Amino acid sequence: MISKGVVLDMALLFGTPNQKKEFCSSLLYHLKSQGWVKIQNHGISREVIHKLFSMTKHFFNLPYEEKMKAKHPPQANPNRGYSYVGQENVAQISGYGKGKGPGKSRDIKETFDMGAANDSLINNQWIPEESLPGFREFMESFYEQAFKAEMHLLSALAIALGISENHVKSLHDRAENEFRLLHYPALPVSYLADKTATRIAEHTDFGTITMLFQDSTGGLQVEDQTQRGAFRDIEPSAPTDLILNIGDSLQRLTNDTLLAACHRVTYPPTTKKDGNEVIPDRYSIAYFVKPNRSASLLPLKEFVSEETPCKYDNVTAWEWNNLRIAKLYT
Ligand SMILES: O=C(O)CCC(=O)C(=O)O
Ligand SMILES: [Fe+2]
Repeated sequence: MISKGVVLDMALLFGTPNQKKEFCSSLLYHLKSQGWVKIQNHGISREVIHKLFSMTKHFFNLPYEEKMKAKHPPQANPNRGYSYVGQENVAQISGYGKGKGPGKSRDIKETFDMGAANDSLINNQWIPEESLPGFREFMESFYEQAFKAEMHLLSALAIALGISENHVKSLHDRAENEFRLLHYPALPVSYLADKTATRIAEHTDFGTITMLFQDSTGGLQVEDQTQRGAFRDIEPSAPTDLILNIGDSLQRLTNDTLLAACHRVTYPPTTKKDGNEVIPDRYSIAYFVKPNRSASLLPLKEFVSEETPCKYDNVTAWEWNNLRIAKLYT
């Protein structure tokens, strides 16, 4: 039996004033102590999340040639469409922020990236409708539903941090987010043994928060914020549980009051590393919440004082995003 760990109930955010307070302070407590937290009753229904996983599986099960009809360009930007196994290697940015150089491992994963349907700068890449009927419509609708959940979570965060809800929401009101489907193919454990390959190398996400859904396979780990170098498992629980983790942009906006969660995906925790076991397929979905491209990532005034001087330069969210993704596809 897998322990579920703490799962916060977002229904409390819409309950009595005391319940709302309880939700916001638990959110802050977990984010401060571990950089991530699980949340249920976030407003995206069980049916929709089950369909999200089933559509994701159908997509990756399509023949390679079909998926390549929506291919991601060879370079990192624009970050849209299908990336085959080996195209993106997150180890290129693994040491970033720790003053270390890139890692060397290859990621054994394939991905499909999307943005908002009405994004003013970048178009999505779609496979033909007949390749997977309903795929585009479902994903566009999921994007909208995730944006609603995002807005509630940002309100809760603002309340918890004692800063203006309206300001935080206005920094994100253009929904210039990214949304990624991930498939880690089944493989013999020996493939990962010499560390030249992994599922996804350690990294921090670039945006404000990431809303992640994972299947029951396991292998997602996050670095302990008080013991750097030690990675702890984020155990699978209900696939409907939303895993919220902090990205670089929130670390910058809060002047290090909240720290980005460094995470990776490796063997499921029960795998015997020296055997002939085959690690099962793993599917996950990540919705990367990002500030509007033109928003400044200078720390907000509430987090800057004589005791806590401003730690970061004035870059826009778009400049930061592009600086961070630049090396991923090299
Ligand atoms: O597959 C996962 O659970 C994590 C994926 C991830 O970290 C990412 O795409 O940034
Ligand atoms: Fe990530």
